[in-house]
Amino acid sequence: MSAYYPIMVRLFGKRCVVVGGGAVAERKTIALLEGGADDLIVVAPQVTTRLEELAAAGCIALLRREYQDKDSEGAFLLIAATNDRLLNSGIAVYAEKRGLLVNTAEMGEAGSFITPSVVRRGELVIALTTGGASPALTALLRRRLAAQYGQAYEPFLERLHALRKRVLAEVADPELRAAVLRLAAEELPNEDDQGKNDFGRGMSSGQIDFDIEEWMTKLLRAAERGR
Ligand SMILES: C[C@@]1(CC(=O)O)c2cc3[nH]c(cc4nc(cc5[nH]c(cc(n2)[C@H]1CCC(=O)O)[C@@](C)(CC(=O)O)[C@@H]5CCC(=O)O)C(CC(=O)O)=C4CCC(=O)O)c(CCC(=O)O)c3CC(=O)O
Ligand SMILES: NC(=O)C1=CN([C@@H]2O[C@H](COP(=O)(O)OP(=O)(O)OC[C@H]3O[C@@H](n4cnc5c(N)ncnc54)[C@H](O)[C@@H]3O)[C@@H](O)[C@H]2O)C=CC1
Repeated sequence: MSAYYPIMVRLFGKRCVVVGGGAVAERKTIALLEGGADDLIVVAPQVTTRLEELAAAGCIALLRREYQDKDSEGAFLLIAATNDRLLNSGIAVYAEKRGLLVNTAEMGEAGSFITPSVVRRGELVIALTTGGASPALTALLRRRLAAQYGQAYEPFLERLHALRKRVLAEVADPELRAAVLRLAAEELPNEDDQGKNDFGRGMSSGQIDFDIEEWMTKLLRAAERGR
């Protein structure tokens, strides 16, 4: 069994290469785009319709041919997702030698990272893995988490972020600051709020500032009482 260390990687401005164009390569390409990849090359003789559409829309560069080692020159991250086992493991060896981050869609241990299942709600990102023990369970838990942490978390996070900026700028006492931010986080959206509670929708920026100001005042009072 391997141990894994989870990190959140910034991909903006970094070359990423996906080798393969089937269902698995498509899923990983979309996950890379959702993760901010803006310099993404997909190399495969055959690709899915969705990958063709992404190329037509300018989201990815498509090389419709067999992979060559030169395709990964200058890459930061590489994903080997072909149905050719030997090629996938060859790419992993090549990439590891050059210090590139590499994932193989089979034999996860052959690469330097594996891909988790992800639930995104704006700035909230929940990523999970079973380390290759049961990808089916990973996908099942992702569906459960998506239902549990609904759309309302996106505006909730925006509101928390706006509040935190103000609190960091205006509350000097570190203990009080932490207490206020902990209380704010406890105001979790409830199930009935799913889809509602849209932060700032229809509000002017002045109104949003006022809303955050009022919230901060209320939280400061509650935090002071709790001391
Ligand atoms: C090791 C890893 C390497 C990697 O790809 O990084 C890997 C490897 C393999 N997966 C296989 C099969 C399946 N994979 C899925 C689904 C996902 N697999 C993903 C990741 C990973 N898969 C990494 C481990 C992550 C972990 O364990 O948590 C997810 C999370 C993300 C993603 O794909 O990016 C995505 C869910 C996305 C979502 O829906 O949220 C399903 C379920 C389904 O399709 O519904 C099945 C069928 C059921 C089953 O087998 O359990 C096979 C056998 C292939 C064969 O039979 O030939 C191998 C090869 C092997 O095990 O050697
Ligand atoms: N990690 C995961 O979640 C899963 C992994 N797998 C593994 O991933 C592999 C790929 O699965 P699918 O996408 O369903 O396969 P697929 O058969 O639909 O697609 C294979 C792709 O590889 C491309 N390819 C083949 N030789 C190539 C070469 N020399 N250079 C560039 N591209 C080449 C083909 O053109 C095709 O686009 C499977 O063999 C399986 O072992 C399968 C299911 C889930």
